Amino acid sequence: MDAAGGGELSLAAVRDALVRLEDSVVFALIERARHPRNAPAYAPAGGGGRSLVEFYVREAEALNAKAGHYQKPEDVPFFPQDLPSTLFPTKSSPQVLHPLASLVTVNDAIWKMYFDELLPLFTVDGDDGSYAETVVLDFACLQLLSRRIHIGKYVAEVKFKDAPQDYSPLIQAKDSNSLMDLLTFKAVEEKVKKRVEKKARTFGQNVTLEDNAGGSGFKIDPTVLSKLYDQWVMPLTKDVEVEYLLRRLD
Ligand SMILES: C=C(O[C@@H]1C=C(C(=O)O)C=C[C@H]1O)C(=O)O
Repeated sequence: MDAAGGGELSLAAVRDALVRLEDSVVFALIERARHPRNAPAYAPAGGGGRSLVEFYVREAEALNAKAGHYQKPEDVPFFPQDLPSTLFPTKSSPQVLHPLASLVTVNDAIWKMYFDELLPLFTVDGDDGSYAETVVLDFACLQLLSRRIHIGKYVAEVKFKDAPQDYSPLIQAKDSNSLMDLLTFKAVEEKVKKRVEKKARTFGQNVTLEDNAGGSGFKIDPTVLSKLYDQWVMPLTKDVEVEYLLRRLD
């Protein structure tokens, strides 16, 4: 992660990385929203009864792995089974997290959330036949959401380092609920929700040269962004934080 790459890992630096990723998430969803739902891309079809989207993500992840992806703790594949090794030399980043960080993944929950809950909220019913384009855009959305959520590992590490005396007894007691309470910052969450909604409103405007051409609607409903973060992205980030912390003293 950028915030962990060079200098000191700090909560401010990790939060900064999360804020910058919001821009990418908003733009990726805007791109996907240009197409309707395109249900045939998600129905079991070709080889092995897999859907086009599953076929595409598996193949894309295999290619990514050969190029050297999935070495970093926040870079987590959706289909980790049988991924090929990298074909090129990679430079290992400094290990700032506990080695068991690589075991923490909530990608199954992200996959389910994306297809069952989120897609119907921001795409219109319909079928424009652009299935290949659609699954490429889905993969971009999924990767960004996964990266954002798994950066929770770094958030947890910083919080632990800042207050080991508070976290250690809860970790030893395996008290997930109290860990969740301790790492939750409601005021920060409120700001995140407001900011992503504002970003969707800003980035999703139809920009014209006429001065009075407002009100032509947004490319994505801004409230979908605050709902996405409120109901899924932040809770899953916190699940990652708890899962990481539970292994932190092993
Ligand atoms: C990521 C953090 O941990 C929690 C999760 C948040 C999020 O996912 O944006 C925000 C605040 C915290 O409740 C943080 O403290 O920054």
